[in-house]
Amino acid sequence: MTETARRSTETVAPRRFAGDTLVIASHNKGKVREIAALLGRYVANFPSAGELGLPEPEETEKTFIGNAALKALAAAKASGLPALADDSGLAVDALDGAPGIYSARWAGPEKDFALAMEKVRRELALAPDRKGDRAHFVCALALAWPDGHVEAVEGQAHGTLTFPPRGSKGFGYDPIFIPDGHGTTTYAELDPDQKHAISHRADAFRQLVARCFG
Ligand SMILES: O=P(O)(O)OP(=O)(O)OP(=O)(O)OC[C@H]1O[C@@H](n2cnc3c(O)ncnc32)[C@H](O)[C@@H]1O
Ligand SMILES: [Mg+2]
Repeated sequence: MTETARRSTETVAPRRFAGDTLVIASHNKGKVREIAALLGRYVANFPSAGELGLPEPEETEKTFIGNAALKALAAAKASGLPALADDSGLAVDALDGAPGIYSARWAGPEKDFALAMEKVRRELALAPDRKGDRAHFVCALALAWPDGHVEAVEGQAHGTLTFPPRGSKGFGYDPIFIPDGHGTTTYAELDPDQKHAISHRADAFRQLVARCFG
């Protein structure tokens, strides 16, 4: 049997996290806040990449998982500690999944999400046919160790878009996203605990915890 064939037929057990310190490999304060809340039950210390002064790597991959792995590996290698990265974004059906992995880049160098949300509204108005206002958030989480091992999962949350933006509790694109099953309430109008019960990030966390924690 060739090496490739052998690898594809073997079931490799996931590596579990052991230890008390896990670096949160993100420079986005909104994400760091949510990850800390979701992780608090499993890990004692979770310094963020920003707090540790780690560089922000360029996101050169073409998938959420690829970019999450790239960020987690960069932080794990730079810190010598296991690191958790999140690559996420908003995928709009009528825009063929845009802004997707470019969600942060649509906000420009000033990270202006009023601008990014207006761009979504404009592009949606220009979209061919009326393909509707369906969208979903994606969150890929990658847990990497300094030796190069990576465990990765991907979560989603589906809903519709609304304009103008409403609410001030979340971050990023939260004010234009209405999650399914919550009437007309946007992500940014939900309390953090309510968002954590249903979000794409919480969905990814449930999978990661089952694989690597507890
Ligand atoms: O790469 P890091 O340092 O983690 O921070 P970032 O802001 O650049 O993060 P991403 O590259 O993953 O880009 C994802 C963008 O999608 C947006 N986004 C992700 N999750 C979101 C959520 O739960 N609510 C609203 N917007 C979200 C958010 O504004 C991010 O800027
Ligand atoms: Mg980023």
